[in-house]
Amino acid sequence: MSDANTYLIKGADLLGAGRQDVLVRDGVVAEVGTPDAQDATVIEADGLIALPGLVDLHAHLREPGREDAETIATGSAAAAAGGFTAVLAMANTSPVTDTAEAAERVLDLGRDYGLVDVQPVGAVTKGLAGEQLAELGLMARSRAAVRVFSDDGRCVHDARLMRRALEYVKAFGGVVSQHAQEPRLADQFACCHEGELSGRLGLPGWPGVAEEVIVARDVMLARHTGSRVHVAHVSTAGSVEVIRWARAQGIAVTAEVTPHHLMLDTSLLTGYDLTFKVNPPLRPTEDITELRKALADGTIDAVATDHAPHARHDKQHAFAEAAFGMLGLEQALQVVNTVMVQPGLLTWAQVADVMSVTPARIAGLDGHGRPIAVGEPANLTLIDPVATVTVDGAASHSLSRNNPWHRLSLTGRVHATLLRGRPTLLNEEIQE
Ligand SMILES: NC(=O)N[C@@H](CC(=O)O)C(=O)O
Ligand SMILES: [Zn+2]
Ligand SMILES: [Zn+2]
Repeated sequence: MSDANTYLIKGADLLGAGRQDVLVRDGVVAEVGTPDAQDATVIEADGLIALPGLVDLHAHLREPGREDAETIATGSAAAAAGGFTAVLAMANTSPVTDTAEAAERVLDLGRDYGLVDVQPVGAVTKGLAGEQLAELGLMARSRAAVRVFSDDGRCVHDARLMRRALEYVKAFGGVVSQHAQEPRLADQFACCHEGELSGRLGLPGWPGVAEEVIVARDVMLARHTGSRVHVAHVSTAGSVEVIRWARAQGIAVTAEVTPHHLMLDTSLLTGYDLTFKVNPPLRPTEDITELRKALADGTIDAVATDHAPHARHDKQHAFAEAAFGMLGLEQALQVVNTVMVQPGLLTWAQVADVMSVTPARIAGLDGHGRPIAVGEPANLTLIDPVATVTVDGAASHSLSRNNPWHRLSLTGRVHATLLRGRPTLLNEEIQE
């Protein structure tokens, strides 16, 4: 008889510790080595790498308000399929997550589905309107214990408001995640990296400097307030330069890069395919090269998906009017493997850092991003690092189909995900 709460993961590569068997019982890692467990359900992990469960600092799950694009249930399934055990759900829902009650509702919906820990991000300003601070303290003290605040989708462009938000969150160890886009330099219609291509395609340009001036301002505000700022979806070499300088000064800045900004370049807009319309826009290859280097040398701390599902009818517009954003949860680890690990830019231990350990630390998430060691919560991901996969966007768990990797060939396959000892994905199947 096998006990439903006991799993024996056989022969996984535990990175530093080499190939080991891992016994998981009652939600925690009970033994590592050669445990003997007759009652366990065996998970064969020969040739697979075990990583701590992935943590996504930046996803749009669309519930409440846009359940036609994604729900917390479908987004959770996409997350588990991608190897994630925790996801931060952005606040730009309808209504906006700008109160304690709204944050608790998101948390509870995540718990109801139970496939991934859904941790709400709180809005910085009421209704994302950029005018008055939201209930930051109440959200922090709520059951949801919100620590990450963001108006993502919009930039907190008022410097005085940004300063006050940083001062406020400092009191409880919070962080402001900034969507860096100076609206006077890149307005709501800006949608293509400003350059020769935007001119040729006749699309409104989104120059890198619109991101960089906000990053520069915000690191100075972080220095002035002694508070923490996090830069969402860094997309340019210039932003990397600023962050590198700021870190060298000891300023408390962290940064994330998305899988798409690590792999896809601005030339994909040539066919006006709306799947590739995203904020900030896809950049030239020179920027991509610098982003990869910055992730490898630690200047960029984390990979975050910015999973941004959109219903078909929101993408079917003239280019300048269509919605910004693309999917990311299901392919993130494969993309990082393909563009960072396989070319030798990152080791798997570093992948564990940038996709689990560090994001959990930035978000203040207990129980995630922990080593696979006895007594730790059994949050882990098993990946086949060498399998070659042709992505089929139609097979996605997401409700939306704006998958930029559709038909592309990527290396690696997520085999299983365990959340507190329970498989949420096994043999590539979601375990409801
Ligand atoms: N990234 C995007 O292009 N879109 C995001 C908002 C955002 O991350 O800025 C969305 O909510 O759709
Ligand atoms: Zn954003
Ligand atoms: Zn976003």
